Amino acid sequence: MIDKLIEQIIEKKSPICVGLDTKFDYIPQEFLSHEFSTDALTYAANNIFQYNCALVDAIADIVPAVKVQAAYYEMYGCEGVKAFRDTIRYAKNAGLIVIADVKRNDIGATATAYSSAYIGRTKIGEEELAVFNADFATVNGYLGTDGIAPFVEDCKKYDKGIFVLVKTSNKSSGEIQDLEFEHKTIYNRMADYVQEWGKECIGTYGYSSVGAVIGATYPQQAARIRETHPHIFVLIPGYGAQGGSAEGLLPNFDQKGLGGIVNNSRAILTAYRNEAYVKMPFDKAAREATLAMQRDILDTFDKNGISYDE
Ligand SMILES: O=c1ccn([C@@H]2O[C@H](COP(=O)(O)O)[C@@H](O)[C@H]2O)c(=O)[nH]1
Repeated sequence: MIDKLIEQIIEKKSPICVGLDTKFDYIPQEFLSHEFSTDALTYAANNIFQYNCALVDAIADIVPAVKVQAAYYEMYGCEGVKAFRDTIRYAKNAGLIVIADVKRNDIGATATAYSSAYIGRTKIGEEELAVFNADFATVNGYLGTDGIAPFVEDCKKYDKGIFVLVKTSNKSSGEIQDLEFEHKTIYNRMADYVQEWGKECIGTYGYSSVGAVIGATYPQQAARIRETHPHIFVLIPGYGAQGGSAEGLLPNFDQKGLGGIVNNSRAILTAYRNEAYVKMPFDKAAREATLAMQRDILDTFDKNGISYDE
C-alpha cells in the first residue's frame, strides 16, 4: 500500500492528507439540509457525510489521501459510525487513499478483531467481509509486539498499511515518550520497533507500509528518528492549527520529497471562516487552503533542493 500512496504523492506533487475531523458545528448554516424528520444524531451524521462528500469532491484531484478521525464520528453514535464508513467508501471511490485514524490496540486477540474491522476481513461463516476497508489505520504500539502483529499480518495479506504512534504532536507527549532508558528515549525505541515490525513490508521506494506518526511540532525529534530509521514512512499531524511549520517537516523527507505525508484537518475543514477565504463557499475555501498548504510545502522543498522532478 505504501507504494500506491507514494505514487499518488509523486503524481500530484502533494505530500498532503486532508483530515476529515468533521464536527457538526463546522458545517455552515446554509449547507445544512432542511430535512428535520429524523432524530438529532441522524440529522447530524447525515449532514456530516454530505459535507465530507463535498470536501472530497473539492480536493480529490490535488491530494493523494484523506485521514478520517473516528472520534468525530463516534461522538454521534451508531449513525456517526455509519457516516465514518460511508465517508471512507466515498473517498475511495473518488480515487483517494484513506487513513482511518482510530489509534487502536489491545492484547493480541482483541487487536486481531480491531485489525479485521479496519484493514482486514471479518469472517461470518464462509464469507469474509471488508468492513470499514480503510487503506491505512493508525495504531498504538505501546502494548508491544503481540498487539501490533495482527495488524502487520493484515498489511501483508490485504496490501494495507499502518501508522504507529511514535512521537505525537501534543504538548504533553514528552511526559512519557521523551523519557530515557539505557541512553535511548522511549520514542526512539518505539521507532526501532516500528522499523523491525515493518521490515517485510518495504516497497519499491524503500519505505515500509508499517509507518510512524511523528508530529510536525517536533522537528528535532523527527530528525533524530530519521538518522537511524531510513525505511519508516511518516504520517505527520500538527501542521496548521497546532502550529507546525513547513520548515519543521523537512527532517522527515528525502531529496525526492518522499518519506512522509502531512495532515491538516481543522484549518482546511473550517477554511471558510478564515479571513483569506471568507467570501467563498466552504468547499472552494477548503480547496484554496489546501493549495496554499501545497505551495508552502513545495516552496520550502524547493529552497532546500527537494524536488519531485527527476
Ligand atoms: O500525534 C498526533 C496524532 C494524531 N493527531 C490527529 O491529527 C489530526 C490533527 O488535526 P488538526 O486539526 O490538523 O490539528 C487530529 O485528527 C488528531 O487527532 C494529532 O494531531 N497528533
